[in-house]
Amino acid sequence: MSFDLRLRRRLGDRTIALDYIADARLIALTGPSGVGKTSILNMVAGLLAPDEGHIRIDGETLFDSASGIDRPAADRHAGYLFQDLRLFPHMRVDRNLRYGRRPGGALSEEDVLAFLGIGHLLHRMPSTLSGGEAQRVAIGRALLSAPRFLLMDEPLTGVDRARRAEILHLIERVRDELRLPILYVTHDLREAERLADRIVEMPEG
Ligand SMILES: Nc1ncnc2c1ncn2[C@@H]1O[C@H](COP(=O)(O)OP(=O)(O)OP(=O)(O)O)[C@@H](O)[C@H]1O
Repeated sequence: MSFDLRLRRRLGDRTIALDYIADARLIALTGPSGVGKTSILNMVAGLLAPDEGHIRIDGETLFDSASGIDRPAADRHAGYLFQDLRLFPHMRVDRNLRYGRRPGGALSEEDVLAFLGIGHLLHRMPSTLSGGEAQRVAIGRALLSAPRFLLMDEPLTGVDRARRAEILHLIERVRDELRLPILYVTHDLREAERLADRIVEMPEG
């Protein structure tokens, strides 16, 4: 699994930049608040246009300013776990999971429910879920979108200490058993050291 990311984008009075090539299952992006970690994920997902650079994951070019390639977000097949989860509050868990579902993924809905242990939550509304349960549902929604790679933005935010180990273990299983390349944002170095093959400290721009 390979990542080749060379990105530059001016945002307000900052320049957000990353230049990194690695063979890795999971790359952790770390750095202080405001350095541009989420913006990098948004660029890889196709939600924010870089000013210049390229994005290649597993040899596939998603963006390349030099050759005019800019695949639309829907065509990049990212499974994006947003920092604020973005579960739809008016939909039960089962409808949240089905939102954005695509055929062709490695996992069936039954597989995902069993893998994440969320089968008993299907009829609950998001407001009734604990932080850890909501996180597992959001991971499930990302997995059901038949992703080619995963973007995870601070997935342990809002998860209490007791459930952190559980979610960390699940992310390790996603990394090892599903073998999807993962770009993972965290400001917690211990979390990065536990999960990542490579850790990238984002420079202040
Ligand atoms: N649309 C925008 N216009 C101007 N500046 C922006 C815009 N979006 C983000 N920024 C700025 O760009 C910088 C990077 O933001 P980003 O959310 O990517 O940082 P981050 O490293 O993920 O931060 P955190 O760890 O706090 O989530 C911040 O200084 C932010 O204020």
